[in-house]
Amino acid sequence: MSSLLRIVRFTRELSPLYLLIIACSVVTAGTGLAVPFLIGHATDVVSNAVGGKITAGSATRTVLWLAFALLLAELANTVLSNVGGYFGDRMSNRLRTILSVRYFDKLLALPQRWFDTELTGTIVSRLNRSIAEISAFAKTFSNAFATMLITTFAVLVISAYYFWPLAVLLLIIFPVYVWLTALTSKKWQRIEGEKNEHVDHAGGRFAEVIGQIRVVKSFVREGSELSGFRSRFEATDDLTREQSAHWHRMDVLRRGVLNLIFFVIYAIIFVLTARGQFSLGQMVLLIQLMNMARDPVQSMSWVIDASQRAIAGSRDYFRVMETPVDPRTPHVIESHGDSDPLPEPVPDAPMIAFRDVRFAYEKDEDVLHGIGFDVRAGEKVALVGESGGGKSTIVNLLLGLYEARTGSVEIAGHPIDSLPLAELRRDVGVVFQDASLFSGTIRENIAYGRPDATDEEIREAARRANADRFVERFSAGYDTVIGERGLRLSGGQRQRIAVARAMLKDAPLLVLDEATSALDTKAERQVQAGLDELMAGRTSLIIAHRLSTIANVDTIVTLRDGHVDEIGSPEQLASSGGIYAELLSLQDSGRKKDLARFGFRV
Ligand SMILES: Nc1ncnc2c1ncn2[C@@H]1O[C@H](COP(=O)(O)OP(=O)(O)OP(=O)(O)O)[C@@H](O)[C@H]1O
Repeated sequence: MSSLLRIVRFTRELSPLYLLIIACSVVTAGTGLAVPFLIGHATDVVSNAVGGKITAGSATRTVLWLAFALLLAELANTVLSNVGGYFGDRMSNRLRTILSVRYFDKLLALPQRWFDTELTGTIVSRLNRSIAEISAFAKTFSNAFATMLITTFAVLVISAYYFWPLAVLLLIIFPVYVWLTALTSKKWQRIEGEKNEHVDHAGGRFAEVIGQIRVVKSFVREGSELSGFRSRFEATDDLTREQSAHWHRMDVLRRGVLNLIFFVIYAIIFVLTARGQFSLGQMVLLIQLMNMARDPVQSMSWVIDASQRAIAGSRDYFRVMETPVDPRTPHVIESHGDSDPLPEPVPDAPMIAFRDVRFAYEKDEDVLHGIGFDVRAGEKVALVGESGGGKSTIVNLLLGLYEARTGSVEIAGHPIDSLPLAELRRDVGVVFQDASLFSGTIRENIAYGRPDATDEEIREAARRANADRFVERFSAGYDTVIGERGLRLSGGQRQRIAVARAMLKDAPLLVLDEATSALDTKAERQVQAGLDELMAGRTSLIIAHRLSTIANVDTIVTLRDGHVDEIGSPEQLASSGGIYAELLSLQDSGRKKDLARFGFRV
């Protein structure tokens, strides 16, 4: 239950709605309770008339007034329960929105490392499932059960007034129910957890398969993907069967106990009426009140079922919400205040400095073994090394996506872990290896880093990235929708849009992670001209895949097995006998295969 109370505390802004729902429930319960009193009173009036204590005429008048009051009570009950239902629906929708937005906000702030181990589809599936279960329970509870609970409480008080043992018997039902539920709750929760795991995994794989449908089709893996998906759901079927059998067994037990207690209650009422302790009207009143209490008690089993799901959902929800985030990351809702500006550069400090940096993605498996190099302001530095040698990892550290295990990464003389990350990233223009575009239009993609850019600025960025001609050939031009991850564009076109995006951002620090890797020689030359223009006067770190690109840089840093092998100008390294010289000789001898080892194209 504490998980559910936590949801209420977590969504304090909904307090007015929560209070409105409770108020509606109290009034609805009140109008509902008026009904047995009116019928009980009418029964007494009729019985007095039959017994000759009052005249038929006066009984008729009273009974008609009572019938009219009954109509009003029923009407008020109908209206108020619907008003409560409306607020209940609104609350559940608002709850869904608030929980979803906070979840997304949290995800955006989670460290990159967290995403390395989670599948996108699993995250989405978990979000949908847990929030749907929480809001479904909130709706169920507010729409009917709150009224029923209040009614039951009122019935308890009224029964205690008429004959206290009735109230005691009613009271016994609750601990018995709670005890019987607690007996099975652990097992239920375990099965629910296992089911959720299967559903989330299936969701994760589902999203991956659909996202890479071309690969699936070309390797003819539809059958095995489908059977993997099916087996996850069949496993949940088995678990559901087990859970359902268990639940129904327990329900028979719960209802058996319930029926037994109500049997005793009814018997007491009938016997006491027969002995003259209650009038006929009081008997009718008490029987109706007991029936009113019986409804919520009986429906407790499905409320318990829904609440168990909501509890499991809120546990999953808070497990993500409790994941620690780096306080320097931009966290929009639970903002850590306005981001501090970047501090003034330390005089004479290099723009970028890696100082004996060791780094591991997995514990104890170092990928970088003491990397050290400087990039001075305005300098163009290329990283060269074998595939898997750690070039992209260096970029990841530079963007503050991961933290060095030992050593430090410094920007303008300041350790990166002391800098406001959002401000730092605003100052870096990046073109990633895989272009990384979004669904939407070309215009939106180019303006992603500067949504306020004018049409003219967007076109200018596209022109400089050599993207303008192909964009203008599309009938919708810059409004062309490019599909998920830009899949409706060719690899080279995607790359040019990504270059245009970095151009428009116009950041002082530029990172090109194989920015032109998908282009043919001609297009590459054209984009390279734009990149050269962009790099002019800017500090640039380039992971290049063509020797022609590297030839224009100021400094080359070669990497071998996570170590810096050599640092120098292209001229110095050409004759040093290291990796760069090796690359040059491979190119001269036309050994494309060996060049590919370095991710190079001739
Ligand atoms: N998110 C990650 N989790 C675990 N290991 C990773 C992760 N990313 C990269 N690695 C590992 O780190 C090493 C360096 O990878 P990195 O991507 O930095 O190499 P690279 O030099 O950029 O390679 P390439 O030229 O092929 O892109 C590789 O062994 C890779 O398997």
